[in-house]
Amino acid sequence: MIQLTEIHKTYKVGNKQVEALKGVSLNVEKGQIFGVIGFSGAGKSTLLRTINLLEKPTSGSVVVNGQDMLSLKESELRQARKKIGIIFQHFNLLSSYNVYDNVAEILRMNKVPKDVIEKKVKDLLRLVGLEDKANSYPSQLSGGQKQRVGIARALATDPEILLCDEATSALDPQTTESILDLLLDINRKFNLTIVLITHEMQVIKKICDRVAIMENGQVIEQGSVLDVFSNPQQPTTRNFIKTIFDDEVPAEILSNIKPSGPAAKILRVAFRGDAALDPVLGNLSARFPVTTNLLYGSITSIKGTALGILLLHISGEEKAVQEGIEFLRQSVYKVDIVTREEAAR
Ligand SMILES: Nc1ncnc2c1ncn2[C@@H]1O[C@H](COP(=O)(O)OP(=O)(O)OP(=O)(O)O)[C@@H](O)[C@H]1O
Repeated sequence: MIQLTEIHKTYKVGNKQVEALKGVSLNVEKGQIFGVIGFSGAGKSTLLRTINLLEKPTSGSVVVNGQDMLSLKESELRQARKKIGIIFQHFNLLSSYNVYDNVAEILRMNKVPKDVIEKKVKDLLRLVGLEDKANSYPSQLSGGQKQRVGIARALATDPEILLCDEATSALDPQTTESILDLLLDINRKFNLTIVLITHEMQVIKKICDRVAIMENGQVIEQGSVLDVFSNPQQPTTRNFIKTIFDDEVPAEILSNIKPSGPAAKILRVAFRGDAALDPVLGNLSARFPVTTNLLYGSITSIKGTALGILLLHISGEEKAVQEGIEFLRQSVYKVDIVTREEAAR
């Protein structure tokens, strides 16, 4: 649906050059919710805006729905942009227009007949839960309600893609949840492809299928949210995950592990909620002469799928430990052998 390949973007500021994007490549499938996370200045906004060419890349290719966006004429680009809605952190509503007109405006500009506009706006306001606010002005709305208007307006042209530029960053946690529920709802109802940028891992965890982590103008890691959460590779990714899912083992617990032979290992075991873990651990000790010790356990929900992380100390004869680890690998989502330092990081 969206293919960004080797995108570079350099801004000129006076006689200085700022390299905002340094060769970013991404692939977003139809119907996916794709999240891009990174600290301030990582290049997220610039990247998001290259999708509808609000930012023109310095080099690289942008293909949306099979169309090479950079080769389009101005009028073709206008048409292509109708299929790409966008919502913003600060909502960007027209303050002198009421809710109805904020949504209707784009349809009027596109010369849609009045009766069609009326039905469409009514349907959209119902969809976002604002039927009773059609005559209110933005200043009379809460942040969450303003973003609902933003979403209704973005959906007015029946886009296939919705870009979300820090859409929940100005909202409190509870309102954020309700806006994310709405995004999930429209993604499912319309098979709408959503690309969102955020600095909150909570947002990624709740609604995204895939995630790219950006740092310093580059994507440093990407994959399915479940994979990235269960086995983060980069320190920055781990730091983001830690904000909602801390798998650090207190040093005193680690120092209490008795030296128990050269074969002893610390395992990081990731399991999905649908895999029953109790029988696995029971079978492990029943079938192999190993001793296991649970150091840490945590469970979180990733878009409705439970993901558990355990740190397990396993000891015994070398052969038994190896076979036990193999058995675990076949039974759970992922098993990694970690050092004490890694377990405590
Ligand atoms: N129009 C511009 N002119 C010059 N430099 C820019 C421009 N837009 C962005 N930059 C620079 O490009 C880099 C990436 O900025 P960008 O806004 O894409 O990051 P971001 O990850 O979205 O950050 P934030 O979360 O703070 O919005 C930054 O160093 C920024 O200062």
